Amino acid sequence: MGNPFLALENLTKAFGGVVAVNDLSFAVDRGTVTSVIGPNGAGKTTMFNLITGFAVPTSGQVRFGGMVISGQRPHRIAALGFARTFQNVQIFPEMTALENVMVGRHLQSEAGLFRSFIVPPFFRREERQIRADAAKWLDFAGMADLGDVPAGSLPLGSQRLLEIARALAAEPKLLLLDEPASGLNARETLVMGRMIARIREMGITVLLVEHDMELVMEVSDKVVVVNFGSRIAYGTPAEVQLNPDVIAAYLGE
Ligand SMILES: Nc1ncnc2c1ncn2[C@@H]1O[C@H](COP(=O)(O)OP(=O)(O)OP(=O)(O)O)[C@@H](O)[C@H]1O
Repeated sequence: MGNPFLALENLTKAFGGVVAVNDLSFAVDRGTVTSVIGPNGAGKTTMFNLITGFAVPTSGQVRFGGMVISGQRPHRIAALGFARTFQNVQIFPEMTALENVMVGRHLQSEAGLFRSFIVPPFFRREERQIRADAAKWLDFAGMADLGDVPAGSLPLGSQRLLEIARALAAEPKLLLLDEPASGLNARETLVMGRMIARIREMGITVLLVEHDMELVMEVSDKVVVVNFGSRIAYGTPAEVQLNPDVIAAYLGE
């Protein structure tokens, strides 16, 4: 069998009396898209924070390739090849689209983010390489002609694609997307779905939290349904849609 790519094992997080994540277990296979759905307040953001080191579990653990990673600092977990986007887009609005992606590239380059501010001559070659790589990811996001545009002036749909391009520039093994279609119109959501499918085709594993059911059912290999922090269903999109507990708790009236 071997170790699963990513595994949540009896993961629990309580804030005082509120159990945001309750004994949650599931595994994510390499190269797949796994989506987590559930009503508002179901504990999805807390789960992301537990996986990425922004929160420490009350009990249980997260394993990556068999190694327990929960409780480690966010930068240590990021260094394992985890990249994430946020519910509220976090880009640098004054910087151009290309520069935003270059930041993601710098995060895993030799020069590093701090040294990128000084840029001595011997780093300039690397700088050119970083710019070329960033342009490639911008192109992947379908934004090749928007490189010089200040990121803050782009429509929300493009800002979200840009944030994903920046995450991809760090060449992650696991990409965590927190509600990437939130606030997008139907056309932008379609573009987002295609982008996620192409990321999967590249072999990058995706963990997606998303409310847009159509998008989830289209792009996911597996769907985990949570309610009040607990897993109530797990399976293929078709299996989950037919699950009576899911219909009652989430999809029903
Ligand atoms: N830092 C915190 N302190 C206290 N309670 C918290 C904290 N973070 C989350 N909670 C509570 O934990 C529960 C789960 O919250 P969480 O944000 O993880 O849910 P969610 O599924 O991401 O919801 P949404 O889709 O609305 O973002 C909620 O009841 C929330 O109020």
